[in-house]
Amino acid sequence: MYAVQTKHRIPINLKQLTTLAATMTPTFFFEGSDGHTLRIGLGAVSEHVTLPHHQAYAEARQWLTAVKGELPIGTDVAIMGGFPFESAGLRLAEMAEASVLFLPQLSLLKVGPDTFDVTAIDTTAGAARSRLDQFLAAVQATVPRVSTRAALHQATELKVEAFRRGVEQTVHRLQMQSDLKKVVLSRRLQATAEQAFLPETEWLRIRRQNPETYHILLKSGSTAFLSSTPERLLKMTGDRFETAAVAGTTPRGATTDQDVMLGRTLLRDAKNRWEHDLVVTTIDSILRTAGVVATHRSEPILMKNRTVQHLYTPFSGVVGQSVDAFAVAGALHPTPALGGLPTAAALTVIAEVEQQPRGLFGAPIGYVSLNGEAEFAVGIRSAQLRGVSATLFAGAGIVAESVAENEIQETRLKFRPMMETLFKRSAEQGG
Ligand SMILES: C=C(O[C@H]1C=CC=C(C(=O)O)[C@@H]1O)C(=O)O
Repeated sequence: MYAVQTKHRIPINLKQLTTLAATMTPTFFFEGSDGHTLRIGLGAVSEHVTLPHHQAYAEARQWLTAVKGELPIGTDVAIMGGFPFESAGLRLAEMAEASVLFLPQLSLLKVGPDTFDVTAIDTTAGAARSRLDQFLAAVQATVPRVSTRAALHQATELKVEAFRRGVEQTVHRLQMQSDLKKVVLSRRLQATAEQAFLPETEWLRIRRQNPETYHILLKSGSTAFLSSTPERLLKMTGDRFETAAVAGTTPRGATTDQDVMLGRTLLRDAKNRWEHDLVVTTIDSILRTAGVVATHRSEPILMKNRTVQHLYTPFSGVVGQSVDAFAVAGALHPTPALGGLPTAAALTVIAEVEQQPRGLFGAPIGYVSLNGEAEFAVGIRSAQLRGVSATLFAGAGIVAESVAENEIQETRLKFRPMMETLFKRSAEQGG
């Protein structure tokens, strides 16, 4: 059995906290786009590797049940982390990085502006109390790191021509195979900094730079996955359920008028509407099968991010007590915003074209609390950080009408916010 100690409504400075967290692993930072939800986990009491197979979600549920059995009844903490994008057809040795869920030694739940309920878990009540007290004293004593963006050493968009060929071949298949409707293909950008990244500091920066998105960091060992995703996979609070279709993209305009014009054109564009509607109808049918009663608007609206705007259809509804967040996440992932349609056929094309597992890119990342609250986002607009190296990911939905050059431009725009977070602008690099 574990023992648990909580202190309520503790003011904590996030700069001090992130500086201290840089010395700990694993760490997890998850902030919702509403600005209210912020959960942080530091250190692991128990860790579960999420494997790339179909039982991954059922295994995670079993692990959570076992964890719950080791905690005093009524403990309100969450397990946190991610699942790999792939759920089949991958040997463990092929995984880029192991994906993990963990029960944190220290859990922080935001309850007000810079104010948290802080919970420590350890083997005895005395150990949990001293873990909590020592941590709070250490945060107070921490001198916040002065954060400067790294200078860019070099950046290369990887295999651009292979991506172009992949899109062209996929368009051909989509035109010839009437059962294949959509495939989401992705590519990578490899960048190196003049100094090693501090993932927690980068997390602070994505918050400042992209307030309208999620802000997520999952650091495990020497690698960290950072995501400023606009895409929710699911949120369950009490009996309330939310998800969203985010698919169909155009750039932001240079002026307000141009921005509005581009948005209006996107809303009317047949190719993007088709791309989007496939996601909406698929989510709708998965939710029905999973026993979630959810409704959505009949027409998409616009979601505006830093460099792109998307077609966006939020879903909301209710879930019964018996509906399990892992089961719904596993059923929804990958939606045709990240996989394609039909899912299995699209995943086969993705594996053939991309030739490399996606790992946490496009994967479910989030938390499930012991009292049943849960939230998973989709790990896009993201980068894997290791030392001085950053691998950025960007994908785009391919349908029969897609043009390869446009998809290259769209993915380039999707890299940009993360590049601007991680690196000084060239003008700033001067000296
Ligand atoms: C796969 C990505 O975006 C997805 C989410 C929104 C719009 C998309 C699109 O328009 O293609 C993609 O489906 C990504 O940003 O890497």
